[in-house]
Amino acid sequence: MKLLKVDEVERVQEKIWNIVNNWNLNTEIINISEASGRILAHDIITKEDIPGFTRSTVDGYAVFSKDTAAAGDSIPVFLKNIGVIEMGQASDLEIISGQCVEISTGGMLPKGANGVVMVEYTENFGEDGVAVSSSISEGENVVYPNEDVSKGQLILRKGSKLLPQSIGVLSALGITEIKVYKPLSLTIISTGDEIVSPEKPLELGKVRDINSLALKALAEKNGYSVIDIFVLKDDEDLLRETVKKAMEKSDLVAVSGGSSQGKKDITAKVLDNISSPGVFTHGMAIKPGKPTIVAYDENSKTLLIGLPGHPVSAMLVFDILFNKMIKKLMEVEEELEIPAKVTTNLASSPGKTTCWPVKLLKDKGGYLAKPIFGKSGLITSLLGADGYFSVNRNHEGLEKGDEVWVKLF
Ligand SMILES: Nc1nc2c(c(=O)[nH]1)N[C@H]1C(S)=C(S)[C@@H](COP(=O)(O)OP(=O)(O)OC[C@H]3O[C@@H](n4cnc5c(N)ncnc54)[C@H](O)[C@@H]3O)O[C@H]1N2
Ligand code: MOO
Repeated sequence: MKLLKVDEVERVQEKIWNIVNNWNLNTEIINISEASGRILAHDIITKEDIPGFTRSTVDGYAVFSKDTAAAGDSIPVFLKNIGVIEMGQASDLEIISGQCVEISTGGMLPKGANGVVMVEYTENFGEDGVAVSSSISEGENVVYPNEDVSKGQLILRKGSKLLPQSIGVLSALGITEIKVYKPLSLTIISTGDEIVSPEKPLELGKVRDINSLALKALAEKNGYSVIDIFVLKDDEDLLRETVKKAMEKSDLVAVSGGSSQGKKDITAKVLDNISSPGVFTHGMAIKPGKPTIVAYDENSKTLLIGLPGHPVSAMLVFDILFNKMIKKLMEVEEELEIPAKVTTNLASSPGKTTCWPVKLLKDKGGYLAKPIFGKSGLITSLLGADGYFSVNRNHEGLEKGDEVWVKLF
């Protein structure tokens, strides 16, 4: 019997990188109102200072701060109010020592003023008098021009994922059109005589297709666009024709199931037949996920992937190989991983990277990582998991309380 000759995970990642690192990613110009979650394809350098003028951060009176030095609850300082700053307008008002101007939050400070006393610490007195009962220091309750953003500053780096706050900053800068990467196109094909689409009736012996939509959701979160999904019987000709067609319009074609050694496990053969140079990995030193297949077709520039049928394995393998790859390609920073202490001793599989799906539990000031011991074929293993951590193939195993870094799904 033929045994799979396994590649180490890093070796598979390297082989994939050697292929894709000279792919030219397509970009498009879009409006920031549609940019949430997209990846920037250029640096954003500011062309102006923000806020651009000295601005009050409170409602109150703009003053010359030294005038308030002696102010207190029992003995206030008296200032003369010489006017009001209208919101959104540059004012000609200028104060000298002994004077103040009424101002709202966000208003532009008048000349001569260098701080704002909050209205709570003032009282109107006579026709234009203001009694100030608290002292302020220079610059108190104001934001200076360019204190927020200065002209020429690198504000967002190429490869940044556009978060709600990035969209806010771009709005503040008046940058409404930006260049982002177009997603890579992915076709997902789930195979198996027992697999039926989730919307179809389920007969005994069959299972509903989990992988197509779970992989779609995972891939689309990471920069792919899933352009087609197929659910196929274990039929070599059908698989060959479907993959061939998909290769014409996809950057990646992922086939789930049929990747192992059973009689009906035809994925490796099909992928190898229709691509050139063909399959370069069949078997990866990882648990779960060993029956992973990767092939390349130079003509259509398509990566062909055979994922293990078990849903947890399919998701882990896709994440470790292809989400990592696209992030590197788009120069996206690695996502934060959460440090957590394992709740139990864990044995590793010598020579294999071992991945543990875990549930994160809050603990005093940190997190506990509770491994999900369900077999990789159980769907509840998916539901219970917040993410996973991996243990290097040379590691002997973990003891309860050891720290691990959990990558969230
Ligand atoms: N003799 C050996 N048998 C197996 C080995 C091995 O090395 N030697 N590896 C095991 C491991 S590990 C895995 S993982 C599976 C992978 O096998 P395949 O990729 O060929 O997947 P299938 O046999 O088609 O399916 C496995 C399992 O997952 C279910 N499945 C498949 N696709 C879906 C889907 N889209 N949605 C939901 N569930 C799916 C399928 O019904 C099977 O139960 O092989 C082991 N065997
Ligand atoms: O590799 Mo299988 O994917 O261990 O469950």
